[in-house]
Amino acid sequence: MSFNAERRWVNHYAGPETPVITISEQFSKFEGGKIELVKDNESGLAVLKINHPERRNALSGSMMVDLWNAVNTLEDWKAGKGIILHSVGETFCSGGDLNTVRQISNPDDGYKMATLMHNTLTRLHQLPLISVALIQGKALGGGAELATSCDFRLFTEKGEIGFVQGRMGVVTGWGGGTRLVQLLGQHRALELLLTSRQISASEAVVMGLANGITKSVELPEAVEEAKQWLQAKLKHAPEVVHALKQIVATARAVPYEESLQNERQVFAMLWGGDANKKALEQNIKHK
Ligand SMILES: CC[C@H](C(=O)O)C(=O)SCCNC(=O)CCNC(=O)[C@H](O)C(C)(C)COP(=O)(O)OP(=O)(O)OC[C@H]1O[C@@H](n2cnc3c(N)ncnc32)[C@H](O)[C@@H]1OP(=O)(O)O
Repeated sequence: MSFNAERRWVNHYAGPETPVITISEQFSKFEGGKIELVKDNESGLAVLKINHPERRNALSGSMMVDLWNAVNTLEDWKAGKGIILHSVGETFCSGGDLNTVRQISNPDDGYKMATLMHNTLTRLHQLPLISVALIQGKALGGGAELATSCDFRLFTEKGEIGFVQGRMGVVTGWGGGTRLVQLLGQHRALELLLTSRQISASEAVVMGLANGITKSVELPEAVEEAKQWLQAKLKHAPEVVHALKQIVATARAVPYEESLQNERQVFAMLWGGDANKKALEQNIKHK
């Protein structure tokens, strides 16, 4: 008898699949707030700003589409090396905009939102750019899931994160459950999901959900700190940064042998390349 736990007792949606482009057209009508993308070709850093303070930076439908469009743009940004995701005010992101949520409160539309956000956040997570989420306040529900779609998370002392979906009578809807298990392992992930408890910046560091705490509590200074923290990790040639992220993103998504095959193919294309030849000519001593 095949062990079929994942399908026992839990209902699974079996309705239609809708193209993401169609979903984006439908969700654009749920207006409110915006997500702004600014790219700096000189520094190679992009800033993604969540701007909906009157709703504690909750993501409306149109903001989900803003984010989808921003990722589409970033996928073509060859000069890019890093991304800083931050918001405005004292809350990082309070999740899905409940005004949008209440208008799509049915399985078909819920599956469409999940499809749009899974597509968007998976591609954000897999970009060949190094991404950092700056959590200056509460990251709740979808906001917590958004934070897991970046490579790193920096908190200010006031940063908190809470997977409150269970208290809302649902599970993670933006792919955060899968990424949380990859980040923390099944036990810590399950504990945070089951309790919906909000953890502080210091506990997030201990758990491995935060990669550091900024000295600054004020947002503008904390953003600058996050940029410097990220820039310090982007010293290699752009093609090397892109390749290193690609092999790590692949390794967390595919089986071992497939990941090794990818790594061999990426390695071979850099071996004897411009950056490699330049390093060999410099006779570098790694003291
Ligand atoms: C997959 C997505 C996932 C799901 O669908 O399950 C979700 O993310 S659902 C949303 C989960 N998030 C929440 O339930 C957060 C609810 N909000 C709060 O807990 C608080 O507002 C908080 C802690 C974020 C901020 O508290 P604070 O005291 O600073 O502010 P207020 O509560 O007075 O709120 C100010 C203003 O913002 C509106 N607001 C806050 N959160 C949302 C939201 N998620 N969607 C829409 N609007 C939100 C709140 O209603 C107030 O507006 P007002 O017109 O004054 O009532």
